[in-house]
Amino acid sequence: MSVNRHVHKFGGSSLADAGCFKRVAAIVAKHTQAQDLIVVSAAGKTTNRLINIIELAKQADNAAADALKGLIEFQSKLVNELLNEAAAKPILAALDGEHHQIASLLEGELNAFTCNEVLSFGERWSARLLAALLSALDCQADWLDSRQFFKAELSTQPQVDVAQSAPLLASCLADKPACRVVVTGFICSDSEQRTVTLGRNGSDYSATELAALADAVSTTIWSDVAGIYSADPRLVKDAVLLENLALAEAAELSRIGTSVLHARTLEPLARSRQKVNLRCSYAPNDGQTLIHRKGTNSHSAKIVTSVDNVVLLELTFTQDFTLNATALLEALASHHLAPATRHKHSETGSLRMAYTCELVDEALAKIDQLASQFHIQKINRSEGYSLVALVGAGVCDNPQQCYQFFQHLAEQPLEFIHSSADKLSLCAVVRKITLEPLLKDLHSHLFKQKTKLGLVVFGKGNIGSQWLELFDQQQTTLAQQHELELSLAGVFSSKAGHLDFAGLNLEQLDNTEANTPLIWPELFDKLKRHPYDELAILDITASEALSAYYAEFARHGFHLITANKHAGASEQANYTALQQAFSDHGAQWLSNATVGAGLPVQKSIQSLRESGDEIHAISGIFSGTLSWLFQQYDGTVAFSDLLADALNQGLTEPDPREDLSGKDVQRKLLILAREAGLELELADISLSSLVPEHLEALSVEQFLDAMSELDQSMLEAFNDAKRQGKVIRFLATVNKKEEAEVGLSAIDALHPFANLKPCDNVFAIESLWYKQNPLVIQGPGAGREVTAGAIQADLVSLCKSIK
Ligand SMILES: NC(=O)C1=CN([C@@H]2O[C@H](COP(=O)(O)OP(=O)(O)OC[C@H]3O[C@@H](n4cnc5c(N)ncnc54)[C@H](O)[C@@H]3O)[C@@H](O)[C@H]2O)C=CC1
Ligand SMILES: N[C@@H](CC=O)C(=O)O
Repeated sequence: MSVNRHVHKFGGSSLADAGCFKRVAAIVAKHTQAQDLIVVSAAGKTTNRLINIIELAKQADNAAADALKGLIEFQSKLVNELLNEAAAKPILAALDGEHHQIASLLEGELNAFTCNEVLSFGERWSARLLAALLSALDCQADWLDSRQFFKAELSTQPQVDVAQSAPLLASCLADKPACRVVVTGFICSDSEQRTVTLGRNGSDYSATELAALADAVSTTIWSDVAGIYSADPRLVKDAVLLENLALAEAAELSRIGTSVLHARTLEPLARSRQKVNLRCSYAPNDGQTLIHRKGTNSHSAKIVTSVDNVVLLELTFTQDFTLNATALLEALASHHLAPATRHKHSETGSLRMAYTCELVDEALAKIDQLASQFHIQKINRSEGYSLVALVGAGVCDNPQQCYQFFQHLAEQPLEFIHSSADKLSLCAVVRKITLEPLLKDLHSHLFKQKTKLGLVVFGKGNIGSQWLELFDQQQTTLAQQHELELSLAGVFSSKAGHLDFAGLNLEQLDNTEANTPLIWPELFDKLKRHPYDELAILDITASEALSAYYAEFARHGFHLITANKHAGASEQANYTALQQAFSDHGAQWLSNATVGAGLPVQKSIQSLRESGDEIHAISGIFSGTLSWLFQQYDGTVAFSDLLADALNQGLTEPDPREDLSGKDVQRKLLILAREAGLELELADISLSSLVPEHLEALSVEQFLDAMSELDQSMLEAFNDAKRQGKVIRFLATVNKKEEAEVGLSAIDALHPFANLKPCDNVFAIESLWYKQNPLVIQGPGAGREVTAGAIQADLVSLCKSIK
């Protein structure tokens, strides 16, 4: 009966100390089952320490004994930290015996086989200890020395003899039917039972080779990274983990010489059914890369990669350049010594080949051997190059990516660019440079992920509903124009709302029940778990209570777009602290709609001051409602009838007394004064209200019923002014001496402020530069459309700045 085994491989960095061993044991317990095979490397730096011990022994240096003692102590400490006394005892006794065994090997003749035998202890210690630890954790495991079945002859890169090794492995595993088996990586034996190591990059190779021999379904290579990224994440912070990569693409990446995956590791895949997973043992839940064998119809690069310390070999030939160069490249490939990339220059008859410094000496030795066969005249070796490559099926057919690559490389000290015959890569060799900026730039041009912006709206009243409609019409265009993913994530009324990070639309808002109560601070817990790169809150309420949460919004890095004037007109200390909080957390506080609706008043003041101007005074009519009322009021229609009209048109505040009392204008004046650089409080702005005291005490509904009580006083004010040839207007003014007032005034009928269109606001800004003749901004200052437009303008400016 065939067994669906899986192979898991843990490298030295995953087994660096007792904590790492425990983590690996937990992964094995969770992710494997009986009969799975666990391949291990030597713990931490054990192999390097053994190599050092061998070198010292070769030089007859007495330090070898101390170094060996230190290593045995390290291994004993691991055993003591991981196992209880009873389980540790036989292993410690074995370690003691092995200490003597290694010492006597070091005293004898140190040839390749004895050195390999010394090295083999690293993997054997790991396998034995991990098996004991797993068994102690009730995860029955045994260990297996791979020299019992992996057969290979000594060479620089030994290849496992599949025909000999497969039956040996089968019989070894037949002895261990019901447990996980921890197998040593990297080591094998030759026909005379001498120890051979699998050589450079042999560790991962031993895992995929074992999977091929055992007909395993998959090999998972656990290391200190989660898999293959779109670029080296240490250099490019925006690099993303690739969940899938076709085998051909992975093989190309490793062939080029990038360290993330070695070419040998993938060789056994060609003759087995296994898939390969790459995962991180330190963070198993951080994702993985699956290398699959399915074809890919992709037409773009997936990875931008680089190799440092590249060596160029330049060859000339005595005859038949094209023929001999091609044949030589084929011969090198058959010995696993193909260059990372190369360039045939027919005119000069030279072949330039780029090698990693790891491979170059071996390749050079082989080329020397083949020199006469392929009529090689001269070999020139030069160091100090780097390789930059795009890898992905069909990349060479992608005109945009090719163009970007050539453009970026043209600015570098470029030697040559070569596209691979199978169109899997585009490689450039440059004289050695600092690669990081180039890689970042290439990555961001080729793979830039769209920034995800989520919006949560508070207030679905008069202005909020209008803005939702506007957003619905513009959402797609806005997202496209600014290359963003833009989602409406939440819409709240005063008690509850809809919150869905997958995105909402108008239909859902209209046809489904609110799913989230508006309860603070609970709602923060939900909002702060948002999945977007950026979140913006849109406050389209008149709620002072909501404005009290602005500091929290800032603290969480949420941007704020607000039509609500309360925070802008709050106490100076609070206002300053809020500005600081938004700036400290890299978030924006945009409040274009709070004064003059869509008129660019704040922006103009900001721009003047940023350019060096100094604001001396601001005056005008700042209320759309009061402008509308007084521009039309001529005593023939009751004032309260006009007010009801303004209310219906959505010009007034939710409570129209905010307009009539001048408080709304007072807030606007304060917001502008602060924009102009003045430090004022609301109480510093003198205010004469149009609302008699007894009407202030009523509820909004009661006031709406009692509005006609305003009619007489308004008529009197109108007639008084008329008698003097004047008109009544509600004015606001502030100057740099911090004198500020808002209230009803009788002004000359020919005054510019007297002759506006109903609902127009006017802002006259006097400054150093606009001294004689003020800068005047005039236009509709209230209403659904212009105010929704003002909020949208803030959203556009946010989109521009974060994309
Ligand atoms: N009407 C206009 O032309 C302009 C209005 N504004 C400002 O726009 C804001 C909204 O005005 P309108 O839409 O006319 O008011 P509205 O009263 O029609 O709408 C506000 C909505 O907010 C909801 N709400 C109250 N507290 C809430 C909370 N804590 N969380 C969520 N929702 C809450 C209310 O239930 C209401 O539906 C006000 O601050 C106003 O000053 C600004 C410029 C011009
Ligand atoms: N009620 C306000 C609306 C804008 O802020 C006004 O009339 O100006």
